Amino acid sequence: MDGAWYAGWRHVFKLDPDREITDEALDAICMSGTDAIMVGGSSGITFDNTVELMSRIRRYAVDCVLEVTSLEAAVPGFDYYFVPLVLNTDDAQWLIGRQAEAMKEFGSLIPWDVTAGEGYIILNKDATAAHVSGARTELEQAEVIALVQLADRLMRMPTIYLEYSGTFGDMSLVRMASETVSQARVIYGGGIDNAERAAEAARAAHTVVVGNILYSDLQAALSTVQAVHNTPFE
Ligand SMILES: CC(C)=CCC/C(C)=C/CC/C(C)=C/CC/C(C)=C/CC/C(C)=C/CC/C(C)=C/CC/C(C)=C/COP(=O)(O)OP(=O)(O)O
Ligand SMILES: O=P(O)(O)OC[C@@H](O)CO
Ligand SMILES: [Mg+2]
Repeated sequence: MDGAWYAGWRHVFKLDPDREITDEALDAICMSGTDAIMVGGSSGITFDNTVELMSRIRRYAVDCVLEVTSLEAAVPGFDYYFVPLVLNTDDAQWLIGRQAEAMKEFGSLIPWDVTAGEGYIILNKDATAAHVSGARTELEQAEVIALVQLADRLMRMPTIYLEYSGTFGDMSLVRMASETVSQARVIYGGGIDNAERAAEAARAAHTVVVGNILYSDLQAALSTVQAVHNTPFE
């Protein structure tokens, strides 16, 4: 979506409130030139650990978005909010049920001008998010593209997140998804642990998310920022 707050984001770092990060590492991440920091995780997310991480990131000018995955951890004070809806689960609570409960609770408080949905398609069977949401990860390419079309054309989802958390995904499929959409932004995340993979993902997706490697090889993680920014989306 042209002009939307997330429309210019090419590179995003994802930080997990449930994991430790030193001040030095956080400084390097926030000053890296990334387009935004996303705060989120699949488990162990609480109001307290989310507020704590937010206030540490808040010392920097970088854009900061909360990916809201639980009612308890919907923390005010972020620049932006993403709300995930899992498209490839048969368990409707992860598609719409929990979000509806949260709407009942927060409806009047939700800052809609800075809130957007994410149509999640989880494709790594070992990802925590796949276990949590009961995602059907063993999909044919055609089934994934059908979901992408449904989300983009019928549901008019602003973003579609191809989630391979923990493993590097099928870039031909990601590219196909990006070519298929008419208005949604395709976000790719999973297994990016060096500049080469980051560049490959940047050629295939509109937005590239880098997460786990921040906690095991910070220098490799930082190298992905330039790699993405120097690579045009094809
Ligand atoms: C003023 C105020 C209160 C502000 C907040 C306003 C606001 C925007 C409220 C939100 C309202 C709302 C509708 C909330 C919905 C809440 C909710 C329960 C949503 C469901 C989320 C969901 C579908 C979760 C399933 C799991 C999932 C898709 C997680 C996504 C994140 C993810 C994959 C993180 C990576 O996890 P990680 O732990 O790193 O995983 P690995 O182990 O694989 O690495
Ligand atoms: O942690 P990694 O594997 O980099 O994946 C990033 C992000 O898509 C996780 O939600
Ligand atoms: Mg993770």
